[in-house]
Amino acid sequence: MSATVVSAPGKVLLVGGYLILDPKYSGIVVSTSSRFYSVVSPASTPGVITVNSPQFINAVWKYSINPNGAIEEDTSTFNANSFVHLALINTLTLAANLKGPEVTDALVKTGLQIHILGGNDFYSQRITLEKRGLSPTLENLNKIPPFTPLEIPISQVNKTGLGSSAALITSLTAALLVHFGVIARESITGDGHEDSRRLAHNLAQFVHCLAQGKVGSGFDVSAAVFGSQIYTRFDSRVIQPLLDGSRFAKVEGLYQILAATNSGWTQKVSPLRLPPHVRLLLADVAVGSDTPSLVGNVLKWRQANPEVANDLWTSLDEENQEFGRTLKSLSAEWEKNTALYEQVANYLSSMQQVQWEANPELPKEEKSLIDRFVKLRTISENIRAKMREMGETSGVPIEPPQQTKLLDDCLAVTGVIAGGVPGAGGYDAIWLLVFDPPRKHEKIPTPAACVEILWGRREEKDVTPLSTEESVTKGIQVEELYKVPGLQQAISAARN
Ligand SMILES: Nc1ncnc2c1ncn2[C@@H]1O[C@H](COP(=O)(O)OP(=O)(O)OP(=O)(O)O)[C@@H](O)[C@H]1O
Ligand SMILES: C[C@@](O)(CCOP(=O)(O)O)CC(=O)O
Repeated sequence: MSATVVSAPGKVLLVGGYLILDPKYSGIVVSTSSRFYSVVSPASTPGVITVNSPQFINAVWKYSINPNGAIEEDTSTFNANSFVHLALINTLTLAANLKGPEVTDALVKTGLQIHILGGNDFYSQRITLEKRGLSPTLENLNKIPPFTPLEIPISQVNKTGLGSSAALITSLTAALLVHFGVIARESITGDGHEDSRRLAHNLAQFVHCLAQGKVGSGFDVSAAVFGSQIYTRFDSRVIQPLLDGSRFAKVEGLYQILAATNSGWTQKVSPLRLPPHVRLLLADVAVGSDTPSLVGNVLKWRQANPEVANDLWTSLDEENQEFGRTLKSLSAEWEKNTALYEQVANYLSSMQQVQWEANPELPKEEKSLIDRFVKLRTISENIRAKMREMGETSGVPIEPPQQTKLLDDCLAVTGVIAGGVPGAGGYDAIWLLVFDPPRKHEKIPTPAACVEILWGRREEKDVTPLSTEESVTKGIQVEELYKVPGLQQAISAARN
């Protein structure tokens, strides 16, 4: 049997932070071109599963499989990885539930070798660039080989907020489901296999909650499975019975709860793509934030001030929904009249937003398309203002003044459409939507290049771009090992 490779993308929550914790509201999440890859191969180590994350030091974990199917971590290896261990226990239990004893028999007979690799953007590459004497630019990031070793243990890595654990668990659980034939390879991507994807989602969602020790909204796992979307959360009561017992024990009744047909899974996923010629640009800002404490404090504030909070959330939600409708309407305009759309995208990409409406002579169709881009900008600014208001009234730095200044500077750059702080906000990242002009002139820098110039000139030297863009493929994918640039090499290097 050859290797099974399944990848899952990272995420950026553009709008809907905090609100999506409540199923009354929704959020817009974009999945990223940066992916996690899990490579599962049969081994010649009877009864042993070896998991290797070659980007990190001391990142080899060994598990033994008893003939009764129990999976125990070999504690003589380095630091335990509960995310990996819980993914193995629950996926293999589910596989044995559905496929019978052949799953455990195969593991006892031959064992399993698993490699886990995350795209460079999941981890801050600031130090890697410094070591190579390179400045933090998109061009230089592309010079770093894929899956570059970070030369530190995982516990010391600086993450960039793309949702490494959700992408890791989604790719690992789905790779094992495919490897053991619980879901067919073609059902990962093809249409008409919604039940397989839903099972993969429900399993990953549960394992991620178990591993993180908390139940968040789950937008990260949903984006990892289904791709960019408008997300409304699941009701956490569906997995509560699975969370009540001991974390590492084998769970009874796993399939009944995780089955695609279980109507207790109430999440809603409405697929969405960024409009054509609009590029997502992300920056990692040097100061980190502690998301759980931001969330805890905002929720405390909401509980203590229900009226103020609900009024603010209702009006914020209206803006968030309008943001989604405007994105969809722009894609529809491209479908309707691609030539006109591209002409407008070119025109606007060469000027600052304040000039977009300056020409009164433009034909009506052009004007109306420009108005939609202006609307996208206006709504995103309204959202920022309301997120700041929430931050000020709750005393939580959702868009702290340093981020406000950085975003305002970016939004004044030629061809920048919208921006904000992703997810829970804080000090550690910003997102921008910029025109990616259809016709590029060598001598005129693109909006992304202009933004980079601004970041490079900052005295604080605190901003590193991420090379990630929106994922062009939706959610989880079965991959061919040799077709993913650098994957085979990263695995071979780990073996040497
Ligand atoms: N390459 C990897 N190999 C194995 N385990 C990993 C890898 N990357 C991350 N992990 C697991 O994920 C854990 C980090 O999860 P955590 O929930 O703290 O991060 P996160 O919220 O997903 O971070 P971010 O959104 O910034 O990427 C690590 O402690 C480790 O167990
Ligand atoms: C605040 C919250 O809504 C978003 C957190 O997003 P992020 O991890 O900061 O990207 C929490 C959640 O949805 O689980």
